[in-house]
Amino acid sequence: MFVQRSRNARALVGRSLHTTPTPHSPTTTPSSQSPYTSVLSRAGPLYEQEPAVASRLIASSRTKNLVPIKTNIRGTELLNTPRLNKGAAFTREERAIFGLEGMIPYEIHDLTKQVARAYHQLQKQPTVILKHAFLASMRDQNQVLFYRLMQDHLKELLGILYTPGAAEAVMGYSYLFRRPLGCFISFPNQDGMRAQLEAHVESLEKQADLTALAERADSSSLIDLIVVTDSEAVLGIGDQGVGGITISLSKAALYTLGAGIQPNRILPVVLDPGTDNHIQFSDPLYLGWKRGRVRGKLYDKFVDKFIQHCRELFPNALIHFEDFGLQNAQRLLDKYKDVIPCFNDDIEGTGAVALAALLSAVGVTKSKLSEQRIVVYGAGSAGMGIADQIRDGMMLLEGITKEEANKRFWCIDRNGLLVESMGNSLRHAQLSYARPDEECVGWDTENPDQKGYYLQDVIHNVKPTILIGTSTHARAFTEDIVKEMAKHVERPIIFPLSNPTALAECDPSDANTWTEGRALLATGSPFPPCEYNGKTYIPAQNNNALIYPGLGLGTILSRARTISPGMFMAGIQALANLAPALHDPNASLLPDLAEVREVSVHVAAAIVRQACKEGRTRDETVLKVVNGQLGEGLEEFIRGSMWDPVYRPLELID
Ligand SMILES: NC(=O)c1ccc[n+]([C@@H]2O[C@H](COP(=O)([O-])OP(=O)(O)OC[C@H]3O[C@@H](n4cnc5c(N)ncnc54)[C@H](O)[C@@H]3O)[C@@H](O)[C@H]2O)c1
Ligand SMILES: O=C(O)C[C@H](O)C(=O)O
Ligand SMILES: [Mn+2]
Repeated sequence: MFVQRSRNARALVGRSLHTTPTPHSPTTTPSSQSPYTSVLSRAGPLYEQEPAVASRLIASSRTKNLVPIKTNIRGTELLNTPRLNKGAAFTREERAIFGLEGMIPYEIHDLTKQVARAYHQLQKQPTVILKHAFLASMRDQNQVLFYRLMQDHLKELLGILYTPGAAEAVMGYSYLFRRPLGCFISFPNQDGMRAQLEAHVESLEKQADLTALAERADSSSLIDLIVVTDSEAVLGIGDQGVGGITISLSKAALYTLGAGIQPNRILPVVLDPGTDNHIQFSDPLYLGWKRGRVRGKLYDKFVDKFIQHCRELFPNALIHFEDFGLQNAQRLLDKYKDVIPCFNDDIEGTGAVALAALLSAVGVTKSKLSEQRIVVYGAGSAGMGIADQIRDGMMLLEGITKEEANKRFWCIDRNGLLVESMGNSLRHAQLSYARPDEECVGWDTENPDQKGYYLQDVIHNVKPTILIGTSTHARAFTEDIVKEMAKHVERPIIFPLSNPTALAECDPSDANTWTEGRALLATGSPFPPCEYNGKTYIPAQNNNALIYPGLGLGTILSRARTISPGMFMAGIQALANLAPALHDPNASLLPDLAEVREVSVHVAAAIVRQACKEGRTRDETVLKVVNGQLGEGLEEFIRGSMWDPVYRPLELID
């Protein structure tokens, strides 16, 4: 089912396909006049100067369990250093050496006992938001215990730490606030931005293994990954101001849980350019900058300053853009994607997972991707990211042209079906999907007086095989709509992807029942299995968390300068190849999110191999592994590079 592609074909897909001129795209302006020249000129030389030390540093975690961490932190300060704190698990010897006797009860409890106690405490928290707060405070007390607890109860606790639990925690941030975690870059303080970032580095350095630190070539290698949001479109709950730090923190934790990226090598950031959320704004307890959102040139300069400082301070780091608003997400991606290693998770991560799920769905229906009629409901960042990725899949895997591929989509936004006569009101990302108006002449319509065509009409007239929801419009896929779709297709493919749970376009159990168990389903947030006529169907959780950890790990290991379309496609195919539905047509279209760690090994390996094929890998050790020169398979190397939540011995040095 997965067609081997040529290098040339690969070079055509994904990002490089988006060549239509746009006022925002740096590719349309000569670099000498480009407003982004500063980024272009700085990114290059910094990369050139930097030694290829990545694998050595990552490899330092490979001897993870046995090699002591050397530190000069003692006593209460040690107990207050989450990276090093072991609580009741400090050994007798460590207690004596580090001056901890008298500060902890006598008994020594190992990690297993600590996890049991922590889980018990967590269970006592009556609500999701209090459970989330408990996890946040555990993360701030004892990093190993937090990650071990999460890992041992991953399926259950992901729903608290990540979607849907994170949504409540984001909204309630100013109420839940205790000790700040993460990095806060506020517009009015931007003159001190560099010093603020440096202060984070300093605090990370203090907690780091001092031997590894001394071996490091320079401070540039301290951070592998920056997860940054400006909090304007958090999940489906919109502008949440400074509370968005919680989404950066949750995504960062998923990188550690899902791909073993060392927690201290990730910088979770919220950019605070104000908020237009009046509920937050008028709340006396709101902790962010109390101004309406800064927009336009001032906003762009603020973001660019942040990117510049990150490039200078952490030239190795991959930048993950999360939950930026509709007006900025695609624009910022277009501005930076060909210049620095970065991606937008809502656009590209979501598109990648959706394409993987669709590849497995068309495997079940034994049809081609390019034969599908696809309705995308909610033509925003995620919706258009998904459309672009599917289109690239059609072109690359099945060899059709972009124009042919465009015709397979009907995209609907607030004003109805996107049609050409909408002209200037269409956003750049939507343009190529607008349908000719003539096509709709003679369409049956529920309401002949309305100005556009809405979901019911489109479903009735187009008879889609695939319906994707990224609208934040809860319950938009009604019984009528789903039944209408199911009249015309044997196995309707229906993906209500909006998060959190309450905003899903439909409950998969309803869709399963309305289609007599025929629908192939995927959701954004977790849902329980569906039952119909004694048959159980497992809806896939189509969340970008299934791919971004592996995508990040593969990119970091390769030290590729940018993420190429081919790297994306390799990761997508690796994920699709793990789909349970490949072996059982009634099984889930994607692997379970609880298996994300193993999924990430395969996704990262595919990305690393692809980066090597394209000559993008700048890490010598990784190159040797891929070329079989180190006697270790790539998957084995990747597994060995992943950080595990285990206590390492501590050694006091002066
Ligand atoms: N499953 C995943 O991995 C995943 C990833 C990213 C986003 N999402 C979810 O997708 C949703 C959208 O996220 P986004 O980042 O694209 O937001 P966005 O604001 O960029 O896009 C939402 C789009 O939906 C449109 N819309 C709103 N109401 C509508 C309606 N009634 N009818 C038709 N269109 C309507 C908006 O005009 C906008 O274009 C969110 O709920 C988010 O949680 C899911
Ligand atoms: O955060 C998630 O759960 C997925 C996605 O990035 C979203 O914004 O909904
Ligand atoms: Mn998101």
